[in-house]
Amino acid sequence: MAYGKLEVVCGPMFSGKSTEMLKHAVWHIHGTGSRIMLLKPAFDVRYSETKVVNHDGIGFDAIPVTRMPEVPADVTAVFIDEVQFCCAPHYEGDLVEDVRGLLARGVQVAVAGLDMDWQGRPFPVTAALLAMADKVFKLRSRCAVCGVDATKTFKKQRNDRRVELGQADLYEPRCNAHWHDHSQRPGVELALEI
Ligand SMILES: Nc1ncnc2c1ncn2[C@@H]1O[C@H](COP(=O)(O)OP(=O)(O)O)[C@@H](O)[C@H]1O
Ligand SMILES: Cc1cn([C@H]2C[C@H](O)[C@@H](COP(=O)(O)O)O2)c(=O)[nH]c1=O
Repeated sequence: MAYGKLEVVCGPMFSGKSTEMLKHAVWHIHGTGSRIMLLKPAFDVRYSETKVVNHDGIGFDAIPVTRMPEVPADVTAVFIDEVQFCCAPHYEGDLVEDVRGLLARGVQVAVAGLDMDWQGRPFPVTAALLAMADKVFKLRSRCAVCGVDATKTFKKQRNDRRVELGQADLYEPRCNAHWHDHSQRPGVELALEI
């Protein structure tokens, strides 16, 4: 059996990561009768506890997880949303090793997640999976200030929290020019949680 393929969908908030990953899940199932599993960190209860929901309100049933669940032998693909949160204290074990285990069994894995936090620092789980990926989809949004391509996420109320669930009330996509202006302003010294 061939080693499984790993796809990573990354980018800033509002770039369509969840939508892209859900599209891949639908394509995987269509016409093949394949069984898949769709996982999300239990910690992310922003839109729903048991669904992956995109910012347009489109949702698919998902298993909320705090660790990698048993993946039955007939499951051909595992999809994981908000993968940046699959680490301590929200996830037991090592997600990267769990993914390696699935790939070694020939299971396809596709994940979606933030590549960077609001300060432009890599999220370690996403960074590791990007290094291992067979295919990477680095998506862009539109800058909330000027409308050009946005690869960064701007936090409207600056604080010392790296992890803080939120939507458009707290975050917006920005291009490098408009995001960088903000990051250069003096602020609190940040204590990173993950
Ligand atoms: N402030 C915003 N900027 C850009 N897109 C937004 C915004 N608010 C909502 N959206 C919607 O978000 C959708 C992308 O949602 P989603 O797939 O959940 O993105 P991601 O997972 O990357 O955050 C876009 O199709 C767009 O309609
Ligand atoms: C940039 C950034 C985001 N978050 C949170 C905010 C949201 O709840 C999710 C990202 O959701 P999306 O599907 O990508 O829109 O992550 C955070 O905790 N820290 C950050 O730096």
